[in-house]
Amino acid sequence: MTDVATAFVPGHVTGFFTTERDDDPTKAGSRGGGIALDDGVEVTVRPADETAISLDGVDLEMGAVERVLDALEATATVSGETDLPLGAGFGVSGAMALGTALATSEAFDRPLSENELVTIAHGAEVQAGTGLGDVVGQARGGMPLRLEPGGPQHNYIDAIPERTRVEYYVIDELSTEDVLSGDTHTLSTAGQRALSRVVGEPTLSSFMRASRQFAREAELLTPDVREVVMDVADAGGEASMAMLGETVFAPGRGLTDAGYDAQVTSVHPGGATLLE
Ligand SMILES: Nc1ncnc2c1ncn2[C@@H]1O[C@H](COP(=O)(O)OP(=O)(O)OP(=O)(O)O)[C@@H](O)[C@H]1O
Ligand SMILES: CC(C)(CO)[C@@H](O)C(=O)[O-]
Repeated sequence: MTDVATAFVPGHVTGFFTTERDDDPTKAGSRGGGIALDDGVEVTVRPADETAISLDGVDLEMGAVERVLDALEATATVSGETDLPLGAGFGVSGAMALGTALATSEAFDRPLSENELVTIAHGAEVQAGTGLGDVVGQARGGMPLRLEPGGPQHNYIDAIPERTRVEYYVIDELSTEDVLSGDTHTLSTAGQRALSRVVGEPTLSSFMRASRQFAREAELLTPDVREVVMDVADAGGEASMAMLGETVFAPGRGLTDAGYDAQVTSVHPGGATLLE
């Protein structure tokens, strides 16, 4: 047994999504499109007498991580380090769950494959109610298009073959649990429409257009996000809302050109990995 193991998981912003329910959490999830980001979470797992979870040194509860540890029969401290904010649409809980699965398998010598570990993290995130598609997007990297929902045994993922600098500007948090536990029919219809459009034209620019239309049609666009998105458009750029946060993301220099003090990252081309 290694004493300690660390995994890196990219952040993931979703532009549009559907919700697909199923009693089996490895089949439940979402269809949709997103961007994996170089800004991600480094998750370190250390065997311990009691389980404790922290993010940037602050202790917190995170249902998805607890479920992963239970599934792997591990008691450990899980510490995440990240530049990303929690609850703002970057899939931090998915990253913590997936990083915990990868690092726990290493630290506790669990004989499981990558797909099996992704399945455990995806199922844990779905059951915790904090995400539907972040984990499988983070396992793939790039600009994933999730054509079928669920974990790796059931889903079908393609991707937009582009890389770019990405800027983001966080206004506030939005609770993923609150949105997902409400009526998601309108949202899913809009998500399916957006996905079909981007499958027909798998480019960054069609992804941005479809994301904006989705945010409007799904009635998720907040007035503050709308204002920033319009400022970026006025400055000649493109932006949309990161699901599910009160956060704006833009490829290239969209937010900077519109005068916002934005964070800068890039499309992360690869998926989550163990670090040596
Ligand atoms: N101070 C906190 N603020 C927000 N969430 C917290 C906090 N402390 C613990 N949590 C837990 O962290 C998780 C946050 O999940 P949530 O899905 O909202 O955000 P996320 O994964 O960062 O982004 P996304 O919106 O992309 O899913 C939840 O399980 C929540 O209970
Ligand atoms: C539901 C969601 C938008 C939460 O971040 C994400 O998990 C997704 O795209 O399924």
